[in-house]
Amino acid sequence: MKEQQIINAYEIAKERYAKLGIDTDAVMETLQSVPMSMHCWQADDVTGFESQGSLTGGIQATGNYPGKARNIEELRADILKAASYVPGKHRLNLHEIYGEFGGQFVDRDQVEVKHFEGWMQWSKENDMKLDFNSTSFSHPKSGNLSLSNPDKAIRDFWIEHTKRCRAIAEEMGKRQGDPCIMNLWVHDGSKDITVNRMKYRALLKDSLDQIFAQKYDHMKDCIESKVFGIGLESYTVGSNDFYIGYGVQNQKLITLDTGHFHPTESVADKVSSLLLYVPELMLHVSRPVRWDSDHVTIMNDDTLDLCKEIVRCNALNRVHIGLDYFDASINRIGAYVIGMRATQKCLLQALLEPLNTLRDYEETDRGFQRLALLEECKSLPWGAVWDMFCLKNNVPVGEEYIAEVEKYEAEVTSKRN
Ligand SMILES: C[C@H](O)[C@H](O)[C@@H](O)C(=O)CO
Ligand SMILES: [Mn+2]
Repeated sequence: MKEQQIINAYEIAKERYAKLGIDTDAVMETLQSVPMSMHCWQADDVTGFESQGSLTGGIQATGNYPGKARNIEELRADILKAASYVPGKHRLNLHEIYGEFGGQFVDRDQVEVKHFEGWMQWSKENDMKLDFNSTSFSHPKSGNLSLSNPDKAIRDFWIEHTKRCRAIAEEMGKRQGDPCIMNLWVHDGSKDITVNRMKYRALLKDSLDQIFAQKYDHMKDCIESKVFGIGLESYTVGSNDFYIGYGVQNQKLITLDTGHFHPTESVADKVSSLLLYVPELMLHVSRPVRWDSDHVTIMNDDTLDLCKEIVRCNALNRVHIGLDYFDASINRIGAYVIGMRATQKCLLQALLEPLNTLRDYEETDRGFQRLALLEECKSLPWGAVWDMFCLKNNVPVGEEYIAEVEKYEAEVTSKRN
């Protein structure tokens, strides 16, 4: 698209939105200030660099598209390439298994800050702040239970791992001058009926108490629930109720993964309730197709509703937006770009909503007018604002990134085997 065409279309959109009391320049500025935490695990199907074991813990990356990143250099290159097609400045969300272990097997209860020195350096060089995750899956001691395991040796192993991950996150936060958000998700559960639900939950609670006993100033803990995992269908120790209770009692951040609830449940509706009781939220924006399938995020009603709720709650400063999907069936760099841009498009539409007018209609009981304006908003020229935002950020406008991703595939990823 020609630059002048984008500018012309933007000017028309700007005028149209101004009639509704919306300042599109100010909206673009706000969008510019919202970082997303880009998950490192889309580039290599959640493999990491620890060992060549298979992916366990009730999650699965399906597909065998050629070109997955095979080492840290390739992963970093792919992440930077994908990020270069997304407007704005973003963060990188690392899992512990992506440490630099120098060709040695470093067990999870031995991991140290030094294994992430390279990432911290990289983060500084590329101006991409880090978030972090402990990793309970894909390990010989993962089994069905980690932090809730009645076997003391196994539970202690995972407690030590998670404590060390918090220390690493603290160091990341300190060095980058901005808190590192550390997510804790464990797969713990049971394939079949358990008659000991309370026992495992009590063990998980005790493990968390031990892990969080150490207070830090440069990292924030968030805890992620789930309905079920593959092979662990009957019971999940860290359920939604469990973590909400724990989070409220201990003022921890709650992670809402959009794939981790019953399919008809609205994740967007959880934002306002939780923000009344916990300090902040972390999001794992995903696309569950019938189950927690981790399809690439798109601009669908679920993502739009979620972003609108963040804006309507005036909570952009209390909700951290991360992505969490891993599709191995399509170009992985393209998958990053689609999901990240889709999330930003949803945020943009949320920011462009004429909220004052809508709220005025609601307060004066004008239900028809509220519904009519909500409907009309759907066809307002937000796309012209999006194109302008991309142009201003010097990233491909519209579908132009398809050819760019294809070029990188032809020159780089297709040469991997
Ligand atoms: C790899 C991630 O930690 C993982 O996807 C987790 O966040 C999750 O959502 C598990 O279903
Ligand atoms: Mn998740």
